[in-house]
Amino acid sequence: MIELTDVRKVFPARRGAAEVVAVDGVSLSVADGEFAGVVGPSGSGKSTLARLVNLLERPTSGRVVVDGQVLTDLDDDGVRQARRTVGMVFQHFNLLDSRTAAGNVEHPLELAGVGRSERRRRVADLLDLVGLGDRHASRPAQLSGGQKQRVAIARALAARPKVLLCDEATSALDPASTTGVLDLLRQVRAELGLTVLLITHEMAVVRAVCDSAVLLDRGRVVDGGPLTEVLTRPHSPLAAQLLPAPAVAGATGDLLRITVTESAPEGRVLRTLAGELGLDVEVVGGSVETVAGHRFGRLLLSVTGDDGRLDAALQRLREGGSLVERAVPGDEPAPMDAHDDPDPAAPDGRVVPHLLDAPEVQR
Ligand SMILES: Nc1ncnc2c1ncn2[C@@H]1O[C@H](COP(=O)(O)OP(=O)(O)OP(=O)(O)O)[C@@H](O)[C@H]1O
Repeated sequence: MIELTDVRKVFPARRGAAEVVAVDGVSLSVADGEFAGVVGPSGSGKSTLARLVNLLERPTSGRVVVDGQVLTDLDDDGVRQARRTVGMVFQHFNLLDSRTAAGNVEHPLELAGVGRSERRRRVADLLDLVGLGDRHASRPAQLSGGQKQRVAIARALAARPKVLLCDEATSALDPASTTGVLDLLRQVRAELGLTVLLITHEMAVVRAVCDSAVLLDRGRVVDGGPLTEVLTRPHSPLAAQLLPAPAVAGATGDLLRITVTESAPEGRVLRTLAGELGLDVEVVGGSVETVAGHRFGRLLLSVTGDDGRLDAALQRLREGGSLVERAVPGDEPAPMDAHDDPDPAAPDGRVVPHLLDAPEVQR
């Protein structure tokens, strides 16, 4: 279990640059065994948040509880001990080049004072678990990116943590290795009962493995929850990132944006519009995906019929449990990393992305 309460991290002013409020009053709760994602644009505070969970960074204020232990109440020695309950996996693996795969996995066990024969046994089990039972003697330079990340995951699991933090763990990998590493993370979560907090800018990763997610913007949580709830929440900025609405530009006719769910599938929507109401319907764009084990989608439909029939259609679909709205050009939220205008208020010309400036999510 991870519980953050009103956590703030302010990096002090340095060399003429103003102080940076990297995390600004975040409260967050991740249950035992949950796979939670943290998403947000570059600079929104995701990595800092991960480092606050295992106190690699001490919060400026607020409370951090992991596995029932209040980490923010501990002194530095206590934190070093408690950090063993939290494994961490990084984007660039951070393996020791001079050591073999087995030597890398063994390293944290040596530091923890585990005896030699016990170390050897655990290393063998861990390398088997991550599918590298035949690569004990390989050095990082002899391994692919996906294999290096498997070694890093085995190393993170060596001290038998309760919580695994993954900071962009698949961002340096090709699609096939990404799928393999995500499958492995899901497998170890299930087999070891881990709680996983996964920092990523890749929505496909969240869709593939997470039960829940929060969206950070400028150090604050602006949206979040179980994905099955988020995706059916009207005007959710996180849902807009997870399943972007199809673009309206160039489409003609009256446009409807439909959120497809298992209880309101696209087949029923189309039957209602075309079959029951006799409207001309064309699918302009969209996609249907499996998210958190459930089927969700966003479709943009062009519907032709007089205004009265369109209003009747909207009402009928809503009565049937569909999330549906009229779509107009320009109402799609910007994709997450598309902000490239430097913020005029940023003291050092940094790019500060403003998700909330997207029209659909203006509050
Ligand atoms: N050690 C530090 N000292 C000063 N400022 C920092 C430090 N670490 C992070 N920051 C600043 O805190 C803000 C949040 O950074 P952070 O790396 O947590 O964001 P992020 O969402 O992980 O970004 P990215 O996706 O680009 O990795 C940024 O403005 C960053 O410049």
